[in-house]
Amino acid sequence: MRVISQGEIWADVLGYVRRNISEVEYHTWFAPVKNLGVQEGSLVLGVRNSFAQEWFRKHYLELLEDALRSLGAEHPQVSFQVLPAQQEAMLLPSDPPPPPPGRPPAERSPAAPPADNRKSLNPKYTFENFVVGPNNNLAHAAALAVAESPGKAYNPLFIYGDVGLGKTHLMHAVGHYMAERFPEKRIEYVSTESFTNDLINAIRDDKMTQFRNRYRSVDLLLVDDIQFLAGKERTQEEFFHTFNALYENHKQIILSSDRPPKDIQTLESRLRSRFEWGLITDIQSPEFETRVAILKMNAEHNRIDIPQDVLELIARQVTANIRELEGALMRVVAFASLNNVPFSRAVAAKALSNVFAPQEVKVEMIDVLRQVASHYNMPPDVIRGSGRVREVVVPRQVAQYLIRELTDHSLPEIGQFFGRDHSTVMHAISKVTEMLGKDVEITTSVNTLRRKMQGLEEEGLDA
Ligand SMILES: Nc1ncnc2c1ncn2[C@@H]1O[C@H](COP(=O)(O)OP(=O)(O)OP(=O)(O)O)[C@@H](O)[C@H]1O
Repeated sequence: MRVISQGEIWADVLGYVRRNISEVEYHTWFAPVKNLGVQEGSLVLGVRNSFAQEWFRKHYLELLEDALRSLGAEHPQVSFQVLPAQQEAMLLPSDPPPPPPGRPPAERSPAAPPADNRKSLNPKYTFENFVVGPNNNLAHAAALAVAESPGKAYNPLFIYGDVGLGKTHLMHAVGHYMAERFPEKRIEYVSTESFTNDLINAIRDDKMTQFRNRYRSVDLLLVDDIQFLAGKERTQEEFFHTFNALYENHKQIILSSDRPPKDIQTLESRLRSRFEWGLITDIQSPEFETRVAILKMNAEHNRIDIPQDVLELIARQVTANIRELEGALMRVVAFASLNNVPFSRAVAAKALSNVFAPQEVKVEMIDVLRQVASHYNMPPDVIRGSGRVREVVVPRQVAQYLIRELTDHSLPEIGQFFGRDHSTVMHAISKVTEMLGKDVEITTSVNTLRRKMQGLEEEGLDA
C-alpha cells in the first residue's frame, strides 16, 4: 500500500476543525491525534484507544469530511486506527502520550480480520471477555460445555434473561471458541428478526432453496431473541424444519430469549417442546462485585486508568443492565475528558446525574489529592511520598491546605493520609496561607483547583 505523507493537508484540516469547535474540545480530542497520512484516498488518523475511535466516528467524522471538502476533496474519506498500546496512555487528556517516533503506518494496522466463519460474530464477545459471577455461572458453564462438545452436550442450549445481561455475548463466545478450534465449521448467528426478514425475502424472490441451504448447512446456529417467533406462523413453520434438519445431523443450536419457552405465548407446542429438549438456563442481573469486575475489565480493555472507588460508584448507580453499565462508564470517561478533570467520585456522580438519580458525593481527601496531582502533572503517590524538593513540597502543601478547606477532616486525619503528623499539616496550611496573594503561581493554583472542586460540587459542568 502506498503511503503519501500529507502534513500540509493535516495542518489545514486541523485549522478548519479548530475554527469550528471549542478550544476545550480541540485540545481534548484533536491535539493527541496522529496523522498517519493518506492511504488509498482515505485520511488515516491514529487515536489513543478504541473509545476515542468510537467517539471520533460518532462526533467528528462529518466535521473532518467537511474539512476535507473545504480543501477540495470530492469524496472525502477519513478512517481511524488505534495506536499501539505504549503510545495510547489515555489516562488523562491533559497528559497526552508522546508522539510516535515516525513508525510507518503499516505497522499500526489493526490485527488481521477474523476468519470468515466468524463474520457474523462480534469480536469483543469472547469467553475471555466474559466476567463470570453468581448471576451467570450456570449459563456460562453450559455455554462452555456446548463449545467443547458441540451437538453433544446440550442441544439446543436455551439461554434466557432480561435485556442487556450477556445472552448474545455468550452465544458469540461459543461461536468464537468453535471457530478457533474448527476453522472449517460453518457458524451462523442471526436474530429472529433477520431470520424472519430473510424468509420473507426468500419467499418474495423465489429463493427458498438458497434460504434452506444457508440455514440447514451450518454446524452451529445461534438465534437471538427467539421470543419474536411468537405469532409468526410461517416463520415458526420454517424454523421448525430448520431446527429438525440441524438437530438430526447433530448440529448445535443455541437460542436466546427474554423468557423461558413455556412463557412464550402463541408458540407452536411442537417448537416449545423442542426448545425444552436440551438445557434451559438463565442469566440474572449481576450483583455489585460482578458489576465492578465488568467495569474494570472494560476500562482495562480501553486502556483507561480509572480508580476503583470511581468504578464502584458507577456500579452502585447502574444495577440492572450491563449495556447501560458500560454506557455509564463511557459517559464518565467522556465527561472527565471534555472537562479536563481527573476521575473522581464527584466527577462520576456529576457525569451520571443527568441520566440517573443524582448521588450525594462529598469531596474526599483522595479526590483533592488526585485533582492536585493532575494539576501539577505528577502521580498522587509522589505527592504523598517523602520527596523534599520544592516541586513536590509545594503541591503537597497545596493539597493539604485544600483538603482542610474542602473536607471535614481533622488535622490528624489529614496527617495520617499523608503519612505525617498533624503539626506538619498545620505548618503546610500556614505556609500556603502566607503565600496566598504573594506568590502568583501558588495563588493561581489554589484558586484554579478550588474552583474546579467547587464547580463539580455546586454549579456542575455539562458534558
Ligand atoms: N458477564 C459479562 N462480562 C462482560 N461483559 C458483559 C457480560 N455480560 C454482558 N456483557 C456486555 O454487556 C453488553 C450487553 O450484552 P448482550 O448484548 O450480550 O446482552 P443481551 O442479554 O443479549 O441483551 P438483549 O436482550 O438486549 O439482546 C455487551 O456489551 C456485553 O459484552
